[in-house]
Amino acid sequence: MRSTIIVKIGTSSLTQPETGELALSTITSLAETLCQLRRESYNVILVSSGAVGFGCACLQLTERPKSISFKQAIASVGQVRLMRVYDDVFTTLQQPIAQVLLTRSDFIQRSRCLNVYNTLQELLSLGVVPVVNENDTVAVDELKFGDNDMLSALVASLVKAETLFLLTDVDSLYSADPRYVANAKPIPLISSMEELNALQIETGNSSSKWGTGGMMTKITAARIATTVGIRTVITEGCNPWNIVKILQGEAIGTHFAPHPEPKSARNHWIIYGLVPGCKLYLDCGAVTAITKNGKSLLAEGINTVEGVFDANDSVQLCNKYGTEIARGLVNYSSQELKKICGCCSDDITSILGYEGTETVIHRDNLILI
Ligand SMILES: Nc1ncnc2c1ncn2[C@@H]1O[C@H](COP(=O)(O)OP(=O)(O)O)[C@@H](O)[C@H]1O
Ligand SMILES: N[C@@H](CCC(=O)OP(=O)(O)O)C(=O)O
Repeated sequence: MRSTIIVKIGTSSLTQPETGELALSTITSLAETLCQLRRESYNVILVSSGAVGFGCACLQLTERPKSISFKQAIASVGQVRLMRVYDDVFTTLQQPIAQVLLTRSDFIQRSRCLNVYNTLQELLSLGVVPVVNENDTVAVDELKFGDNDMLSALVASLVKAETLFLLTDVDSLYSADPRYVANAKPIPLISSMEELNALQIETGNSSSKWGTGGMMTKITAARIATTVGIRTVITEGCNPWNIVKILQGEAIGTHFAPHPEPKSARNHWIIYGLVPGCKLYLDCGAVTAITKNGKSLLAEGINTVEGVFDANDSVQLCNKYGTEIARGLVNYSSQELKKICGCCSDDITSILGYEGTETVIHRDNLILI
């Protein structure tokens, strides 16, 4: 069976730093590299940013737009151009491609997530290279990825990729931002997340002129991917042939080793398919029952319900200080939970007027953080 490689390329690598015009030689070289990987029997998914950057170049805008609606409009202009360029280059190389635009919601609802999985699998078995981007034009603010690093990690987890490559405008992760810290040191290998924490890497808030998120979002993506056993590599986008060399064992860029005991895809989804902002605040008894005694969460242990969610959504569980202790799949919607929180399980039927389940989150659907 073919292994799957995910390659994410950022705006900073697809555009000229000063003008924002497209970096055609990088795009061509990237396409040649991905075709080579296909010949070497890999499945390949490209996660490409650039819609906003290309849209700005099309409309001769010299600054990245700030307001959401403006950015969404610009992205719809740029996405067409981006795909036209990819289609021209890949078609010349006789490699069919597909456009797949995703939103955060596609990963939150398990049924949609499975649809995305099935479509990607069909495309890969047809020998197509899917080109994935966030569907910027429809994504609402509170449900946005905002950056494609996170999107690429979730796609990699979904298809159980072998390696995730994050291509950017620096050749590796450094101890601090090399654009501002002259003696910043490159980091070739991160063996575990504990090691990463100990290194105390400085990322600041800085990204390149056209990029979003900077190194922080790439580290988060690496955390997500390595948790499910996917090796992650940060390397420079202007030299895509390095991907082939890295797969042949050369030590180029920063390698994040996969976790030796990866989480199952379902547990991973409970953690990362979460609806942002939906929280249950628990009393001390419930916190102890869950964290120390491995129990399910009952309605009587919930003090407060925050956010709007449906039954089967993934929510955060917090102690009374607001610290997250676990995540899990709820058996009730937020509307129902607001009526039954703090109540004894025996009273649920009379309060709701229909029979509900005894547990709010069953222990099998609960992951401690
Ligand atoms: N510790 C660090 N090591 C390397 N680069 C860093 C670090 N901290 C911040 N950066 C910045 O991150 C930028 C890359 O992020 P970004 O602009 O979002 O790229 P992309 O468009 O590829 O996603 C680099 O240009 C660099 O200045
Ligand atoms: N969906 C956006 C991606 C924004 C983004 O993540 O940019 P980058 O940090 O350059 O990868 C776009 O296509 O412009």
